[in-house]
Amino acid sequence: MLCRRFYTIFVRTNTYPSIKHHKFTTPFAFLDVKPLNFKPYVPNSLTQKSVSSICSMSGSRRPVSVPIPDVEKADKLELYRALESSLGTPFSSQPFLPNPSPLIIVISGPSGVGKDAVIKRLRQVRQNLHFVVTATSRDMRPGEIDGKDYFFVSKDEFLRMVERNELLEYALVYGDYKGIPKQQIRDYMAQGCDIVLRVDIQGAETLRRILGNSAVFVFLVAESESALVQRLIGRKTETKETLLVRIATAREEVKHVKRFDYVVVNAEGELENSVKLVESIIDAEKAKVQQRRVNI
Ligand SMILES: Nc1ncnc2c1ncn2[C@@H]1O[C@H](COP(=O)(O)OP(=O)(O)OP(=O)(O)O)[C@@H](O)[C@H]1O
Repeated sequence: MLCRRFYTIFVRTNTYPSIKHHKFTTPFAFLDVKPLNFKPYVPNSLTQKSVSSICSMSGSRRPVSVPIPDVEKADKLELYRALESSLGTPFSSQPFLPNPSPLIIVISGPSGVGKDAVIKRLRQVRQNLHFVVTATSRDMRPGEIDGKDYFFVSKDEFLRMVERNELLEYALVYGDYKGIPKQQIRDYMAQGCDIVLRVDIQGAETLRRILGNSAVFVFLVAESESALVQRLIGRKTETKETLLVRIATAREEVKHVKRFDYVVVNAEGELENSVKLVESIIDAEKAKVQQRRVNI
């Protein structure tokens, strides 16, 4: 009876667009797995000690009487085995669904909003995450490590990488080239890692054109313009001229939020919450029925 009710509910509540097109021949049809010779056969009562089950014999199915012990008294394994033989095939330990696909997460937002801070913390708290190291033609600064902060290459070498189509996206920033190596993404995704890309708003727009909906785009924003300005001042890395440029640019950039999938407010003193929200976004993406498929 319970089975029948479950089955009926499934058919009647077939309202999710993603599973609507499936023909519900069995309760598990939308999972695309074979549910143990399932047939909408329901015993008269689940409390009876013996039920008719289905088994294959010489290609024909016929009911076989299998004693099922009382649920309250039975040993777990005994009950499991009885249910198994009653249904006619062993219970499968195979996962119902394949592992979720690795993701590309693009994190962007105005200067000073906290992109580096969020990503740094995210890398500390989350496994299987690869932050892509960008290639650049600029000179290495004291304290920087090749392969960790950037891949430092000459201008000629960078242009050869462009010619060989080795970069997902690249840009000339204040006279220096910066680009995202494709192979690094492929290698880490092949190992099952999610990929994090940190780009400015223009970079995010370019990546959206290249990757479409195959990547997840997260826009980081401060709680207000005033908070963003205070954060930039507090960082003590800017001159008054660059402060003005960055703030004026940020005013324009927040208008681009519409083209992103998610927005995360990185409020003052709430870095941990922002990181948790980014983690929740990743988790929700992993639970999607229609997974994003990256092809680069
Ligand atoms: N939630 C927060 N609360 C308070 N301070 C924060 C928060 N998030 C980041 N910060 C601080 O704000 C400053 C700017 O952050 P960060 O350098 O990560 O920004 P960014 O977006 O990477 O900037 P840019 O694009 O200019 O490199 C840093 O000093 C950082 O420690």
